[in-house]
Amino acid sequence: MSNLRLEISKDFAFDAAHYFEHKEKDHPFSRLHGHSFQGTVTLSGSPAEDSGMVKDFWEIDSEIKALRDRLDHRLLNEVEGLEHPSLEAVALWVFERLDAVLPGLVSVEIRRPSCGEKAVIRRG
Ligand SMILES: Nc1nc2c(c(=O)[nH]1)N=C([C@H](O)[C@H](O)COP(=O)(O)OP(=O)(O)OP(=O)(O)O)CN2
Ligand SMILES: [Zn+2]
Repeated sequence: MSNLRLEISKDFAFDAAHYFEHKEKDHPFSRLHGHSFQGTVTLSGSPAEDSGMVKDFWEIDSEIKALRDRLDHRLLNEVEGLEHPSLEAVALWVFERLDAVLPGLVSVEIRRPSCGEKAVIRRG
């Protein structure tokens, strides 16, 4: 059993607008537009003896909700730390903030399903 690794994941979703300043003026990506985003937060650890849980999903969810409120129905360019709001930047932004409050965090994945795109930040 010692070479096994247990991971638990929680999904979330948000809708947000953004634009890219680095694109030329008439490029579609430089114009304000929106996407539906999905995310997955993954923690690794051992289940506690008294609960059988690595971490209560309810507690994970409350940390995710606090961050989600800062992204959902926002203009991402106005969010501190997301001045260049690529999928990669959003994944890193979420990882850095959850890492401070969720011990055992191993990865954050942010997806844009309508485009078939995702960015994953993994520890290690
Ligand atoms: N490496 C990256 N490349 C691009 C990113 C990114 O975040 N990382 N982002 C974009 C733009 O956000 C662009 O809007 C994506 O557009 P597109 O793939 O054309 O998808 P739609 O606009 O059609 O998406 P809908 O959500 O279905 O409207 C480009 N490159
Ligand atoms: Zn976009």
